[in-house]
Amino acid sequence: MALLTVLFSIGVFVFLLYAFAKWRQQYWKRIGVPQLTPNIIFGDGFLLHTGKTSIKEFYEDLYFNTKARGQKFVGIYHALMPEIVIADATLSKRILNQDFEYFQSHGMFYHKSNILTMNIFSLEGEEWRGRRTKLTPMFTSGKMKMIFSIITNKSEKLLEAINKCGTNDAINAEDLFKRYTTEIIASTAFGLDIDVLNEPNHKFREIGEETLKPHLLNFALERIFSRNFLGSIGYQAIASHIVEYFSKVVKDTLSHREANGIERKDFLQLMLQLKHHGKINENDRVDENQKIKHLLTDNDIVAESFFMYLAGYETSATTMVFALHELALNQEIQNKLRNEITEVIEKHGEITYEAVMDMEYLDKVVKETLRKYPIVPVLPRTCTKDYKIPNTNVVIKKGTAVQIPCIGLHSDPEFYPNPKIFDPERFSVENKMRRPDAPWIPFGDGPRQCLGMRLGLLQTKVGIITFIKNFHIFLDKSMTVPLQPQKSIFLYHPVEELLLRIEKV
Ligand code: HEM
Repeated sequence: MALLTVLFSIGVFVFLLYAFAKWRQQYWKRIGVPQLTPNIIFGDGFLLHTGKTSIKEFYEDLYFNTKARGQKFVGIYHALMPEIVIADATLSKRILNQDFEYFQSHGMFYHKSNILTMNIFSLEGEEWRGRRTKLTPMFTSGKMKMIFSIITNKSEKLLEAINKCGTNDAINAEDLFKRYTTEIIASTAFGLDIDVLNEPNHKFREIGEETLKPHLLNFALERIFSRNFLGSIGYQAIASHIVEYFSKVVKDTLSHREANGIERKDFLQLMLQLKHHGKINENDRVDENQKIKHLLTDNDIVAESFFMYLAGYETSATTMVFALHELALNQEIQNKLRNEITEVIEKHGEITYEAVMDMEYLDKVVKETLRKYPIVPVLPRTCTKDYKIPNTNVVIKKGTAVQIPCIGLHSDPEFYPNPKIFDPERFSVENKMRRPDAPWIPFGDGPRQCLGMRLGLLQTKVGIITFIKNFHIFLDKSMTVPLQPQKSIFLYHPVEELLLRIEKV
């Protein structure tokens, strides 16, 4: 009898759970949003969450299938969690720009008990606005000129490392690029001059790579529970040894500089100014009369240095990988680019900031690379205020996750004919004028647009110049064409590392 009661209770529990899941997975239908046929356990994300498809393919397919049905958006579920995916350029633009006040959040977990999570990307509302206002002056073109010598210094080391590899064997360009960008970010954001280009297993790099590994369980927990609840029960989004390592690195450097009055031309120095004076003025000197109340704390600086590393090293390294892959496949484009690089450097006498800015064809090559391969293939937003989708009766409720598939918009033939073809001339002045509405959003758009775009573009361009100026590059025979996207990660990244054959120019 007791056994029967237990079995009956389990049966009732399972039935209720099933009924709840079914009801929950009808949410979009109930509010008039087209939806798919979700799986009771995984929702619509079965292929994504089981690592059978990449994030790039998942959102690209959603974009094109929705558009093919004549719809502008579709409601999906990750298990029981609803998310709306936008498949329309005009609506995407509105959400990112004009109607930003309804979509101010990236929907990331942050809590003051997890200091590394208190970074600009995750913060919301007034906290985010205040941080963004303070950090924005760190990324002006003037500041890029200030740190340019660090970038060229690292590019010289990159060249030495390529030369060391020699021309007999295939070289792993991806690994070299990751080491190059790690050195740049370590130097500019942490004040650390580490030698990752010669010492690949440096602890800074190992810990950084560990941080970037996706943790699906964390992702699920952060989607299901509120951040205040998770924070209050001591949830740690990032392992404690990672937090300790980065905190120590930054705080040691800060106190060394403060104690010895050391000043250096880097982001850490600019954040020190924000710590003491709350403001960076146009000449990088502190304007004593304009002190503002909320100064950056040491913990804020740790969080921002850490985020610059997360945001800045792999994104740029992967952009260089995609660019060199295309340049190796398209020898005509490669030669044209090399001619431009040689001519412009001759004109300026050496690689200067101004010389890089003068390289118009290089700019087109990088733009086309990021069009075809947006490293962040889908832009996340969370609705922060109920939003009625224009010309419909659909209301997106506060708290709902919204995704803008940049990858779909960038590969849509309506905006970019023959989207699979790599053609830098899409970004010539005339062609841009011919299609003013074509979306190009690899750095996002609107008030939340990537703050480090100038730095990302600069280190990418200098990395490409270093290779193309000095070497003819070819794909190693072992490489698969076209590149296949890696699964089970949040970024668009190729499965295979880029192996190149090189010949000195
Ligand atoms: C090619 C390289 C890069 C790419 C493709 C890239 C892409 C992006 C994207 C797509 C976003 C989200 C934008 C949105 O939601 O609308 C973002 C945000 C951000 N990125 Fe980058 N990024 C790159 C390099 C960098 C670098 C080098 C830094 C700084 C060191 C950086 C700092 C940031 C910051 C601070 C944000 C958050 C902005 C905010 O929420 O207010 N990024 N990036």
